[in-house]
Amino acid sequence: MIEIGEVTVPAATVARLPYYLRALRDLASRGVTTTSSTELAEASGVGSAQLRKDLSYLGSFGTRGVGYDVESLSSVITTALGLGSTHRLAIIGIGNLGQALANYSGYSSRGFEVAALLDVAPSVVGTRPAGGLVVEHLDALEEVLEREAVTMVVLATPGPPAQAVAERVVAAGVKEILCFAPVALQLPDDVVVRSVDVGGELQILAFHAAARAATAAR
Ligand SMILES: NC(=O)c1ccc[n+]([C@@H]2O[C@H](COP(=O)([O-])OP(=O)(O)OC[C@H]3O[C@@H](n4cnc5c(N)ncnc54)[C@H](O)[C@@H]3O)[C@@H](O)[C@H]2O)c1
Repeated sequence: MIEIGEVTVPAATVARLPYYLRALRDLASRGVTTTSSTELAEASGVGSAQLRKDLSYLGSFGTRGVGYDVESLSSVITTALGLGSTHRLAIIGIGNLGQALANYSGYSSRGFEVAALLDVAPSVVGTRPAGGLVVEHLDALEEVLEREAVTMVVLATPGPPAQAVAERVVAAGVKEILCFAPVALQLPDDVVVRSVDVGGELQILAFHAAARAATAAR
């Protein structure tokens, strides 16, 4: 369970809130002002009972027979997710993945701004992979995080240096880390790490494919 202001919300619900928000913003961009739980659930890729249960943790919304007001529900979820102000990100490790992440154009519409890029390779430090920011050396990590008021770090280094880099990030006061490196970071309990394991996700798909093939062969 995760505390959001006065309310306590299951972690699985928090993980679905960005999908509801994306669907609501999509509806708003198409001029839709009210939506039903069925429509919003479908656009978010969840069941409508699940959606109603998730939203019930944030308060009571929706009018029977009318549905949800798109703008006010967006605003409630935006606040719950702490997206009222822009989060400033540092990306560490500007290789193939780090460059792709630095070039991603979808941050600002979702409340994020890339404020710093860091690496150790002489061939990368000093370059401008995203056309704007210059990659700085990891030696200056603490100074850069403070100067740029960074609140979240995206770790895209290879696995071996990731733990040591993450420990420096945490010691510098940043407690939210998105980790692409294939390692289980060992960090204090108050640090929140979200790991993106593309290989692991593909292995889960492979498991389902194998299960489907086994069922078909029966
Ligand atoms: N490329 C992908 O599609 C992909 C997908 C999922 C996960 N990953 C993972 O993401 C990470 C990066 O992958 P990649 O393909 O970009 O690798 P890459 O080798 O292209 O880039 C890694 C970068 O990290 C830098 N680096 C190394 N040590 C560092 C340190 N101590 N501090 C800061 N920077 C450091 C390197 O100089 C390099 O620029 C890896 O852990 C990889 O397993 C990659």
